[in-house]
Amino acid sequence: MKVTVVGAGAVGASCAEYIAIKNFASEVVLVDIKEGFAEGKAMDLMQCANLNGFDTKIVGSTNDYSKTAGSDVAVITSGIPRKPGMTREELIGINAGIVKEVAANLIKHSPNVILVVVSNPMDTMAYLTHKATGLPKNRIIGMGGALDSARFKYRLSEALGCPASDVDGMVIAAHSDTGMVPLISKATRNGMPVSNFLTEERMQKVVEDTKVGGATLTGLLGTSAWYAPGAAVSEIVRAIAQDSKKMIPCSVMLEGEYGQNDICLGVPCILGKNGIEEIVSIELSDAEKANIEESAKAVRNVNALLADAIA
Ligand SMILES: NC(=O)c1ccc[n+]([C@@H]2O[C@H](COP(=O)([O-])OP(=O)(O)OC[C@H]3O[C@@H](n4cnc5c(N)ncnc54)[C@H](O)[C@@H]3O)[C@@H](O)[C@H]2O)c1
Ligand SMILES: O=C(O)C[C@H](O)C(=O)O
Repeated sequence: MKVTVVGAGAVGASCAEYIAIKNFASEVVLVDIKEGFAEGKAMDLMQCANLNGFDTKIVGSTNDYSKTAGSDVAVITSGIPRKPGMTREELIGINAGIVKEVAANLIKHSPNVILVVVSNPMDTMAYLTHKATGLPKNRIIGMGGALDSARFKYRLSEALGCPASDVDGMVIAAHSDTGMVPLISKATRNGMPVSNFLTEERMQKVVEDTKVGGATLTGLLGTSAWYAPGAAVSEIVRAIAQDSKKMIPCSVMLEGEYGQNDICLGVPCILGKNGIEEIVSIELSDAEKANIEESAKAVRNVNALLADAIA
């Protein structure tokens, strides 16, 4: 499998590193607009091959998309990250133009590519990618839920005092500070509801800490996070490469699912060689349904700002 990662910054490089270390791709092409930057990152990563025991070839390119030709999957991380105190939504003005141009370049050289959209505000960037490219919905995957769910499991393991491998849980809806819906009612520790172990108050704290996971890290780091985002992308790409049929929440164009239309929002998806192979419908409480509705409303308000980019 050939994978392109556009944007060789913090998230793009982390993503390339995890894909290489997991050793399922034959080639990763890193692309960046900054002269020599992607080539430098690729060379540095390739010097880890012997140390970390991977055979994936990593090459860099300064905005030359001919090197990306024939990619099976392309990850879009190009664009600016937020700074402390900002929301992801504030990035739309700069990132919309970048994402639109990058998606067009990718498709020109790899007409069958599956796109994984990472740049923020991610749900709106995935929506823009649909409108701008017209690709079928199985080939545009917004990455947010995979990361938010990993953060949810981290917060659950912290509250339970157990390893993250003991817990399971999922976050759906928007990848935003207020719009995430961590499904605490369905979270488990080795198959048992976490409510067996945690008070209502502690569970609510897990939910709130999860929702501001990205903002918390941005406050600490001065820019947004990259290790877990890179790892989360690599899991999506691996599920496609290995046709694993793994269920991962992804932001996908909805056509009636979860009561929503004409919006990209995080929902549980089965991933395989065709990208999004199925949207899984799950039973939700009235409160969870109301939260999804609120979340969708906020994403629609941001999508409305795309008028120029879509025209
Ligand atoms: N969806 C998620 O879960 C998630 C997680 C983390 C970060 N993000 C988002 O990912 C984006 C990247 O974050 P980062 O921390 O890697 O930022 P970064 O600044 O470290 O890297 C971004 C890179 O994109 C490059 N770039 C800009 N315009 C380009 C273009 N037209 N073509 C090619 N490359 C271009 C820049 O030169 C830079 O190297 C941000 O928008 C951030 O908000 C999303
Ligand atoms: O928080 C951000 O702005 C980056 C990313 O969406 C994240 O959740 O880490």
